[in-house]
Amino acid sequence: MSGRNPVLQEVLGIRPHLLVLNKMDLADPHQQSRVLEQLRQQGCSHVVFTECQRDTNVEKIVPLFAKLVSSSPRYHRAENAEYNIMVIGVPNVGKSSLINSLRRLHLKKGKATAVGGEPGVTKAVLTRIQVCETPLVYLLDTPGVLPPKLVSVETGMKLALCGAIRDHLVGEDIMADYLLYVLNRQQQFGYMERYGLPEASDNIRHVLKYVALTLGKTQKVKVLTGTGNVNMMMLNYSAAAYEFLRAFRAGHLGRVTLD
Ligand SMILES: Nc1nc2c(ncn2[C@@H]2O[C@H](COP(=O)(O)OP(=O)(O)OP(=O)(O)O)[C@@H](O)[C@H]2O)c(=O)[nH]1
Repeated sequence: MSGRNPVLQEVLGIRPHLLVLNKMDLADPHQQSRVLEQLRQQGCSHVVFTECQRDTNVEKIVPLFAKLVSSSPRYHRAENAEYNIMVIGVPNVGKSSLINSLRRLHLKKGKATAVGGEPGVTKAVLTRIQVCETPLVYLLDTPGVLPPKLVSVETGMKLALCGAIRDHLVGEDIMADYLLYVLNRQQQFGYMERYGLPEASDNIRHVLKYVALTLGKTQKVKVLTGTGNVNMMMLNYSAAAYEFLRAFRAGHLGRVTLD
């Protein structure tokens, strides 16, 4: 929901489109029916949950597209039986991974488009990439785009947690604090066991202390005293916040649906 772009919806609304909700392995499976119902109420009924690293459900995409296009009278051109499909979405959702996954499935071919863990890996619209032989399907990878104006701070936070906005632009410490708030609200207490906390806490500094201790994130700090400089070991809270976010994105803190 947070990643949907109303401008694109307006511009492309008339064309057949499919909403691919990727990284389903990281989302809470119990929330799928609620999400589908909410999307249906918004007029979006063609939705597929996928996991592109393991090609889960990716095989559903081409047949669904073929059906969607053939049932749209505007696209009845018998002489041209190839499909050109544009893949659009916020940065880092897995657009390039989806294209690579489709190629693996339908063409038994490897990577045609670069994948990265940071937003902004795809910088330009590449030439179209063939992903299927019958029917002949080409996809256009596009750089991830965010709506020009985010609806709320919370929407921005969710997108940042998903890696759609570069961490340093938001601040790892603030993102870690928001993440802890979400985990506690959803009663996802996996972080307690992972970092050895005796009980749940809504104090991010307290939690990050355990993260830093578990992962050995310390730094030497020079302290000036009256009798000379003393080197002290301090906990590195910034490194701990970064690790906390990384663990969440890898699914180590549980399967969480932010929206
Ligand atoms: N857990 C999980 N990770 C995924 C999945 N699909 C892609 N990824 C990872 O997500 C990261 C981003 O993937 P990309 O395919 O580069 O994403 P993109 O949308 O093309 O990114 P931009 O080019 O920045 O817009 C990579 O580290 C992928 O390995 C998935 O289904 N599950």
